[in-house]
Formats: sequence, C-alpha cells, structure tokens
Amino acid sequence: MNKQPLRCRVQVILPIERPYDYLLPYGSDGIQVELEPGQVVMVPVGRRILPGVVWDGVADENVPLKKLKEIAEVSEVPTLREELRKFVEWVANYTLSPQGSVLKMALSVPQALENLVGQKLYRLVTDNPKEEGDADTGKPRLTSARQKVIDVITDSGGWTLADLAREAGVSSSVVKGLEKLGLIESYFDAPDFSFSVPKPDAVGPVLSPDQKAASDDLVSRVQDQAFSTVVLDGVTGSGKTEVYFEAIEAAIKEGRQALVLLPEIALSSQWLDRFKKRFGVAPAEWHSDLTPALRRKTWRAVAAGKAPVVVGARSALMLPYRDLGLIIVDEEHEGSFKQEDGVYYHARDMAVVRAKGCSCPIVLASATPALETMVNVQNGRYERLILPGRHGGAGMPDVELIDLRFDKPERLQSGPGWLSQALRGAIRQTLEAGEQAMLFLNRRGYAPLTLCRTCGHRLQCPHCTAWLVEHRRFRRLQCHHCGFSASLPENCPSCEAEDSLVPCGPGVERIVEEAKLLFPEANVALMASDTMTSPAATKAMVDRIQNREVNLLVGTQVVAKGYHFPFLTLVGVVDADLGLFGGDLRAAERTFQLLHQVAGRAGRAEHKGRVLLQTSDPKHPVMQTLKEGDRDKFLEIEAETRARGHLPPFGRLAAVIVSGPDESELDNFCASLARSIPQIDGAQILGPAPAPLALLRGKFRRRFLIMSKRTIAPQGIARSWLAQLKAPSRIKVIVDIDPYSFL
Ligand SMILES: Nc1ncnc2c1ncn2[C@@H]1O[C@H](COP(=O)(O)OP(=O)(O)OP(=O)(O)O)[C@@H](O)[C@H]1O
Ligand SMILES: [Zn+2]
Repeated sequence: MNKQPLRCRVQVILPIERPYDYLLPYGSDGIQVELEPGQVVMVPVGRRILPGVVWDGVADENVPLKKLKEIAEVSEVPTLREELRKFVEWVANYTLSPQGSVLKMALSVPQALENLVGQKLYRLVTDNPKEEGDADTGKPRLTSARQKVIDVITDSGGWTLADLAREAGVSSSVVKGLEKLGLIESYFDAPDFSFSVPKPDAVGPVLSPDQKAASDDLVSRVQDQAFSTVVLDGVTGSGKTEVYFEAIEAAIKEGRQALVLLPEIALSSQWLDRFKKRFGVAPAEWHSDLTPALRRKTWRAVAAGKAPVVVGARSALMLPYRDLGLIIVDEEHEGSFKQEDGVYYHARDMAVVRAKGCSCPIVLASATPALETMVNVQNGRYERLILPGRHGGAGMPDVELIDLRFDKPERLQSGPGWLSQALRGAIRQTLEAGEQAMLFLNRRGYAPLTLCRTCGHRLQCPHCTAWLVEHRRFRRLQCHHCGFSASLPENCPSCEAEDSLVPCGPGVERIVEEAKLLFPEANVALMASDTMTSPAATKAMVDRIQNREVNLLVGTQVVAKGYHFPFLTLVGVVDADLGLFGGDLRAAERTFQLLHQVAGRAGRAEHKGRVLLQTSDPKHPVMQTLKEGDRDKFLEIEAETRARGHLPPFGRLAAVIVSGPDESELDNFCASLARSIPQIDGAQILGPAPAPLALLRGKFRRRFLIMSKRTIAPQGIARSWLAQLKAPSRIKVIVDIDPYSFL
C-alpha cells in the first residue's frame, strides 16, 4: 500500500505571518517520525536551515508533494508548551506583528537549540594534582590565564571547550594546558543546564502587619494557582520587595517557576544582592549583558524547569517557561517595559496575558502605578494591596518648590550656574551634617545644545532631527538617537568664527562641574547610563555610595530607581519642568512618576528626607501635587484631562510610522494612504504629519495616528486600512499599538 507521506505545519523564525508545511522527517528505518506541536525543529527555507516550531493545526493536503521539503533535524530541547504557542499567536495578533517574528523572541538563543548530548565537557579534578607545585601549599602555581579558567569552572562545571575558553576570556590552548597538568579533565555528557534551588529554610525579615497582610494575600494566590492581577501599591521605601519575595518563596515551594521583570536589570545590583541574602542563591538573570554560554544555559534551564527564579528585562517574558507560577512586574509604571523595535509590545501588559495563559497570579508593584493600571483597579479588573507607610517608621520626605523666576541661580566665574541659592544652602547643610545629597537632572552629557555666538548656527546630527549633545569627558559631540559622534570643532562649521561655539543649557556633567566648584571639599560622583557601562561598574558605584565614600551624587534617571541609600537625606531636582514639554500625552504623568521616585530616595532610614524641586512653573498640577505629596489627586487631575481628550486609557491609540530614504517617494505614498483613510464610526485617523524626529538615522519619517473609542480595537482598523496599499520596497510601515513614544 502506498501511503501518503505525512506532513505538518512549522512556524519558522522569519518575519512571516503563518506556519509553512513540511514533510515529517524519515528515521533510519525509513519510517517517518511522528512529531507533536511544540517540538523545535530545523527546517530548510530557501537555501538556509532555520529553527522553527511544529505548530498546531493540520497541514494543507492540497499542496503538491513536490513543493514540500522535509524537516532537517529535530532538536532535543523540551517541547514548547501550548501556553507559549498561544501566547505567541496572541502577541502577534495584538501587535500586528508576523507570528514568526514573535516566535523568534522566544527562540532568541540559536545555540540553545543545538543538540548537545554526548558533548566533550570539562570539569575540575578534585583529587590532588600529580604535578609538583608550590612547596608551601602543595598547590601548583598558575598563570593568571589558567587561574581564570579554574575560577570559571569552580563556579559551575560542565563546560564545552569553546564555552569555557570564551567565558574565561582565554584561548582554548590554555584550557588544554590545564588538562595536561591534570587540574581539569574532560568527560562526555550533556552540559548541566540548571540553577540552584533557593534553600527552603531561608527566612526573610519579620514583616510589619501591613506587609504581612499583603504577603499572606499574595502567598495564598500563588498556592491557589489561579490567574489574578494584583497591584502592590506602596509608597517608596514601604518594603514592596520584601513582600513579593514571600510570594516568590511560595512559588518555589509549590515547585513552580517565578519571573521578576525589572525595568533595568543590568543596573539592579542592589536587588540581586538582596535576593541572594534572602534566598542564599542567585536567581537566573536574563538581559543583554549575558555571555553566550550563560544565555544558552539559562534558556535551556528555563525550558527544562531548572531555573526556579528568573529575573530579567522585558525580553525575559518571552522565555519558554516549563511551569510559570508567578510573575512580578516591579516598577510597573516604567516606560522601558515598552519595546520599540522589531515587535512593538508592552511587557507589562503582555505579562498579564501570559499570566492568564499560565493560570498564575501577576503582581504589578509600584509607588506610582500607571494611570492605565489605576483605572483597571477602579473598574475591578485588577485588585489592589496597599502598603501605606515606609518601613521602620521612616517618614515621607518634605517636598519644597524653588521658584526659579525669583531664586535665579547666580553666575559662576566660568559661566552660567544652575543651582539656586536655596538649593546650594540645603546641600551645604546636608554635607555639614555628614549626610549625603543627590542632584538629579535627566539629561546626559555636558550640554544639550552647542551654538555659535557669531552666526547662531546650532550643531545638529547629520542623520537625525536632533541637536548634538556635548560629552565633555570624551571631548565629543553625540547624537542620542542614532549614536553619531564627532569631535568638537574648534571653529563654527558654518561661519568659521573662532572660539565662538558655546554650550547651552546643562547636562549632568555640567552639574558635576558646578558641584565641584561650589563644594570643593565634597566627594562628587556622577551616575548616568553612559558612565555605568557594565553591571560591575554600577555595583562598584553603588557600593561606594553605600559606604559613604561619595557624599554628593549627581545623576540622571538611573539614580531614581529602587536604590536604598540610608544616609541620603537631600534630593535636589535641577530642572523639574524638563519632562513636561514635547507634546507627549503622558508627559505630565511621566514627570510626576519620575520626580516622585527620585524624591523617594531621600530619608529612607532614620534621618528625615528633604526634596527641593527647581521649577519655573510652581503652579503646575505636577509640582503642586508633588509638594502636597498627593499622588491620588494627581491621578484624578490627569484622568480628567485624558478623559476629556478621549486619550488612553479612556480611548485607544495606534501610531503608524512610515519611513524611507527618499522624501518625495515617502510623501507620495503617505498621500495615497491619506486618500484611502476609511470612515469609521467611533474612530478617526489623523495625519500624515512629519514626525518630531522627521529625520532619523538618515530616514525621513511621517506619522499617522489612529484614535478610537475604548470599545473599538485599533488593530482591525489598521489592518484593513493598510492592507489596501502595498508600500514600495524602500518604504517601511510600522504599526505601534498603544504607543508610548510620539517622536
Ligand atoms: N520587614 C522588614 N524588615 C526589615 N527591613 C525591611 C523590611 N521591609 C523592608 N525593609 C527594608 O526597608 C528598605 C526599603 O524596602 P524596599 O526597598 O523593599 O521598598 P520598596 O517599597 O521597594 O521601595 P521603592 O518603591 O522606593 O523601591 C530596604 O532596605 C528593605 O530591606
Ligand atoms: Zn542622529
């Protein structure tokens, strides 16, 4: 009997919408191997072999056999669960992204998919080495390269030659040399992909009654293994972390995995230290700074259920968890949870969807929950647990406004100054009292703009609609959008006048300069994303601050987040109005959150905190509510404004960004798009308008905005409208559902 060969559907990790059909592979016995949905396979696509996943549903029997290719290889990695496949479909559908692009985020580590059974691996030899060594200790003397290998392998065994060499930063001959010495040995096995399980007897601190009530509630949700969304709403310093650590412990006890999403994991050394202290072991980390070997190990461990706790940036949400029992989104209001590249998604919102699919609770923790989140609390979709006071009875800091129109910063000998008399005085007092002060300005570099005094020319990025920012430490100008960098010219590039270029406005480097000048006796330190180049650099700085080797800290928004410095009592905000401009619908909310978080760094222990905001608009609701410490009043005012404008969360938005290298081709295409804008009840499409960044990385950009009522999904509108016209090959159309950036 001539049976028809069996086929299946495989979703390949290319930007394609749907799975392709393939023939099941033939085993050595000439019989086709049956595969189940979720199995990871390698398949031929054109001339390449790419990873894919056997997808649900049946292949189309009408496709002629000769058109079908055979699956090339079946990966040994654990089958991806139906929950993840459904999640990929959901995210693709919601964000209007190709399913293959979303799946690619889940299979983001190609090396992890390779079959590794029976690899040659290295481990430490534990009996005494035969080589003669140091007479005193009996241990062989090692070169530093060799010692690095020993250090790596002592931490965890089961390394391949290539991974071990790479992780230790040495050549493979160093590893082989150690093998000859008899200090390490090779064996054949599958690498060990697992992370330690936190000790069951590790106990946390004694919780306050409020913390205890919140933690009991979360623990019982974890034990119930049912979906719910809980907002953990606690003032800064109320001990939210300690509370959700209890929930993590409960998930571990249930034998399930816990995921913690942090906005800036690479900068979260304090968080990791606390975790280690509480649980005795480190969690699995997931972020862009991992070495390839660690990436592979982590991916595999997550998929096999051998990473009990994963802490990561937003992309950790896409990992193939075996059995997720809890998700925490810390600082849930943070804008960095929104990805604006490739697949445009909001990790907090998608995390809620994933928790639902996993039937587990999700905790959104913040001292300043997003308006979206609070409206979901009001309408009953989310529940809320409140921690009303700071841990250990520390009070909230006093917030005062400095009106820059009256208290104008005095000029320094070297040029303009940015710190008012009131702020200078407060810093002096703080330093004299032996406490720490922090100056906050959310602007990297020395000056945001450089201008020619003679002809007025402004130094601009050649590829973007943006000023070049001076970074004096490197004596360079930089574009903060595309990374373009040039050295600071001597003469004006336009009129060639000498000594005529002047920096305008302050960046943090300039504040450091002023601080050093005004407080020569102080230890001034700078903390910004471009000075904290690695987790180790960040940790070193955090340690210096904790040890009080720094007494005057200057920083950008990286200092605003989650840090706990007990001796920091004064926070000065150099330009509180900075975030309010720019026509962004969330400008006020974001400014309130950021300043509230920064203010929350002050006076977290015994000594009372004081916060000074320099503003030119002290009557602004953001400044007034910050001063009154009335977050809920701010949210009320903000909700009213948004409701009036039918803006999120009371209406829905989708941005359509069209870009291309040729401006007239772009404008023609946008004009055709504009002509085909459909008439829809309850929705409208605005545009095209030049994007505020009308030129970005050498591409011209135009924007449309779809605004719809809460009850109408903008996805459907975008889909049918954009399907009518095919974009020319050089033009790119991006749809950003629920946009956070309007540049
Ligand atoms: N029950 C407790 N016992 C002892 N120390 C605690 C307790 N709860 C909190 N702390 C300590 O109080 C400090 C503040 O707690 P934590 O950082 O968890 O607050 P938070 O609510 O996350 O603050 P933020 O929103 O500002 O990041 C930390 O040093 C923490 O270790
Ligand atoms: Zn640029």
